[in-house]
Amino acid sequence: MLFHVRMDVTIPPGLDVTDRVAAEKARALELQRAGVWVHLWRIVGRYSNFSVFDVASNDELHGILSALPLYPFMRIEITPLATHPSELAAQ
Ligand SMILES: O=C(O)C[C@H]1C=CC(=O)O1
Repeated sequence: MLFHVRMDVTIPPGLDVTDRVAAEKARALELQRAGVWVHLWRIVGRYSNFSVFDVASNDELHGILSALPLYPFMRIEITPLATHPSELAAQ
């Protein structure tokens, strides 16, 4: 199942999150190498990203996102994706 995910990160002023950001990057790379986090794009001008996750269930996605090191500082919006009948790959 594919999910479009937007993550907006807000770090409280003065909080040192250097280690947390490094851990987040390591986990993001791990999930990308595993084929779970299939797209990761920076939203220009924001500490935000558009991502696509390929997971087996809503519960799996929730588990992955809620375990991210930066999760306590994220606002997350999720959109489930379905195949579009006009997509070239669907012909
Ligand atoms: O930078 C972000 O958008 C937040 C988060 C997502 C991947 C990562 O390394 O950090």
